[in-house]
Amino acid sequence: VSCAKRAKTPNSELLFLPFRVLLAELEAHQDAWPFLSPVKLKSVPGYRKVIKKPMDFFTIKEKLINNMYLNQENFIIDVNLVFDNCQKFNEDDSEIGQAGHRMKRFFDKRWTELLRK
Ligand SMILES: Cc1ncccc1N[C@@H](C)c1ccc2c(c1)OCCO2
Repeated sequence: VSCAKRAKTPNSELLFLPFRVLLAELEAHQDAWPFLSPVKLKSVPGYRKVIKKPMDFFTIKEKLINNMYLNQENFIIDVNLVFDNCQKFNEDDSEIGQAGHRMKRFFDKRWTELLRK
């Protein structure tokens, strides 16, 4: 007897729609370039040692698509991890450091707008 394939609960799709929209905006941002894909640990000396939990927008999108975020908190934690790692490894006045600060300001603004609605 084949059991009916459990349809993905629509509300979970709906619930996470704002995150997908917000993530798409982050990826489209002109300052997103350092954060679009995982840092290649072999090509950035010291990164593996200094940054305990690497994170990037592509990985977050994968987790979102695979329903690995059970609540809003875990999504926010990963997005903030991208920016915290950036501030930890890069000087504030470096190209990447500046991009990280601008991206964080953009995210914080959009996130509060999303929540306030
Ligand atoms: C976010 C981040 N923090 C610290 C180091 C790197 C990165 N990003 C990688 C993708 C990256 C960004 C820019 C690069 C690069 C790699 O390697 C070659 C030169 O330019």
